[in-house]
Amino acid sequence: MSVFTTVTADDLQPFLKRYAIGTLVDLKGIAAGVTNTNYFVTTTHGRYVLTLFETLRASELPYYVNLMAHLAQHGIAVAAPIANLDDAYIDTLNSRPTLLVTCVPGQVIDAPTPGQCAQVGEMLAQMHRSAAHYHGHMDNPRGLGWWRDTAESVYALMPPAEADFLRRELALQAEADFSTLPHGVVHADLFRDNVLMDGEQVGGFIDFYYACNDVLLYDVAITLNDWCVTADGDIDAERARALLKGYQGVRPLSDAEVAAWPLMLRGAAIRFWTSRLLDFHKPAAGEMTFAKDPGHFHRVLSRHVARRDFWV
Ligand SMILES: Nc1ncnc2c1ncn2[C@@H]1O[C@H](COP(=O)(O)OP(=O)(O)OP(=O)(O)O)[C@@H](O)[C@H]1O
Ligand SMILES: N[C@@H](CCO)C(=O)O
Repeated sequence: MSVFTTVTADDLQPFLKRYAIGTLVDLKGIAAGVTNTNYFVTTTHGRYVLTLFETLRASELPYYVNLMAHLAQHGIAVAAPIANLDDAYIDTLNSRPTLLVTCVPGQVIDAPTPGQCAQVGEMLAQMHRSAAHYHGHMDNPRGLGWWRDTAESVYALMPPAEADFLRRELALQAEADFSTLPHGVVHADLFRDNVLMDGEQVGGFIDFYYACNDVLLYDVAITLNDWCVTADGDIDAERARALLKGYQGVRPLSDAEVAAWPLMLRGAAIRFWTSRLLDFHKPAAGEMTFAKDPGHFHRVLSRHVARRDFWV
């Protein structure tokens, strides 16, 4: 469930008076999502999504929210934040930092086609291009240092062979130098459940709360590792080629990026193997998230290690 903080029509009516989006017609809790409280809000002007942040504080939100606004202004398919009459995106409702965004069309797709992967690749590259002049900056809080610290905290709880494998992979990542690759703003969590597809088109990217400044190729690897994956953790070559073709139609990869690509795919898999291991073995007290299978990213990583053809 994902209504952690209940909002009633009586709560919302005075809140909406601080905006210029008409009066309340309908309010409906959204079942999907695991971190925040989300509602569909229909007003006399249209349909919006209301998010009450359950863990992020108001002071932490401007990087993400201003980024969404920046991307929307550049024509990227994202949910656009709505400003209140004080010209602020972040307001407060029921003691939670609150954001209203436009409702984007489409739905989450479990089994994407190569054509849909191509569209996601294209939109991702356009997002990278259009965020090049975004002024906010946030170092990646879940970079190599976080992977290592997280791995250290769970090694003892893992089968020894898996722990050794993860140790070796982290050592390889530590030796890599990605500092000269193109950097910029990355979504960093562009899984299928963070994109709404409107038929063959991208309806909108959502959930920018892991966005940060990092290597652009890392974002491509994270996206491919989820959009082009098969049930057993392998990568579907047809979907992978389509996603990369869509991406490179807008931002061709440099020779240095092509050379870094195999290791980048492995790093992107480690990022989610370690976060899932942590959620699985050490769920934070009172945490409201459902632990996802860490073994999936162990398999994705193992397949990448054995791979000889990388679709670029
Ligand atoms: N702007 C939007 N337009 C249409 N639907 C949206 C929008 N934002 C969110 N949704 C719907 O709400 C669902 C939950 O949103 P989201 O995944 O962002 O939840 P969360 O709990 O905030 O984040 P997460 O689950 O990643 O931790 C989405 O799957 C989608 O169906
Ligand atoms: N997309 C992540 C969860 C949210 O960060 C995962 O599937 O592990």
